[in-house]
Amino acid sequence: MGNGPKAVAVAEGVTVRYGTTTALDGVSLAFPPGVTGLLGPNGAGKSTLLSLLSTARKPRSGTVTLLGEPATGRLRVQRLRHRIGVLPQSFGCYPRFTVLEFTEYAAWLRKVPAARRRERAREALRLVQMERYADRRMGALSGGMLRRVGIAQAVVNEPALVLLDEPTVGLDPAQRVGFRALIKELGDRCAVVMSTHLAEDVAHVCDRVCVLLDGTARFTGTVAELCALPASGDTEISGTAVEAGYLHLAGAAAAAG
Ligand SMILES: Nc1ncnc2c1ncn2[C@@H]1O[C@H](COP(=O)(O)OP(=O)(O)OP(=O)(O)O)[C@@H](O)[C@H]1O
Repeated sequence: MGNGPKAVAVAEGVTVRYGTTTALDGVSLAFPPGVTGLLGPNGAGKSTLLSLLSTARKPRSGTVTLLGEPATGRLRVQRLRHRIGVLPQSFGCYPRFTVLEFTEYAAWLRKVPAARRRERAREALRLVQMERYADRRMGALSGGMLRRVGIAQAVVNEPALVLLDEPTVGLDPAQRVGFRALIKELGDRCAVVMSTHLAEDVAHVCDRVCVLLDGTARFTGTVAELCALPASGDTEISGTAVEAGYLHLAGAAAAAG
């Protein structure tokens, strides 16, 4: 995944430490438009990388470039944040807010002009098929509905970059299928970076994939390239083939060290 001019987000040589734990160790990755999956075991550094791309955290060393600008300087970072959408693993919401109020509130936080907030909130809810629940209180939503509103709040500002941390966790199989279609659609509009543990998600949704192991990037390429990694050279894309490619990399990493 070269740092071509089309990359919406670029991390170059980023290192993040929490005390004595090195969560990311000199990682260089570029994220073009379309959906990129971040695959890796627990603790590999996926959420940490997303927190760098969202500007919530700064790297100890290395640089992050977002929408062609360095993610440094308070005012520039604030401006960049308004063009980024984030769905964290769990997001806080006010249970007494209605779905529409909550989505409009997210638009206000991202500095969507007052005259456009209502219209943008309704559009985002339409995208996630939650418009008919606009007046329902957030505290009365099911887990799947809450995730949908989570996506709506992430896209309400028409972001150029959307960051999704394990967006399909906790969804039932039917909801997951619907969600995959939604994320794919988002990928047609902007750059989406999505962390997941599910090989099926990667096979169905992602254009590209990055594999993180122990805080380092071990693979970046198309999903077909990941599937072709094991000796078989299989280029068919499926959850099983993604899993085989991933296990091939994890096995090689374990053997090396
Ligand atoms: N706030 C923190 N304080 C201390 N250590 C942390 C903190 N956040 C993450 N870590 C450590 O950094 C490493 C990377 O964590 P991170 O959450 O980025 O991994 P992940 O790939 O997202 O994991 P998971 O798949 O379990 O969500 C892990 O060793 C984790 O224990």
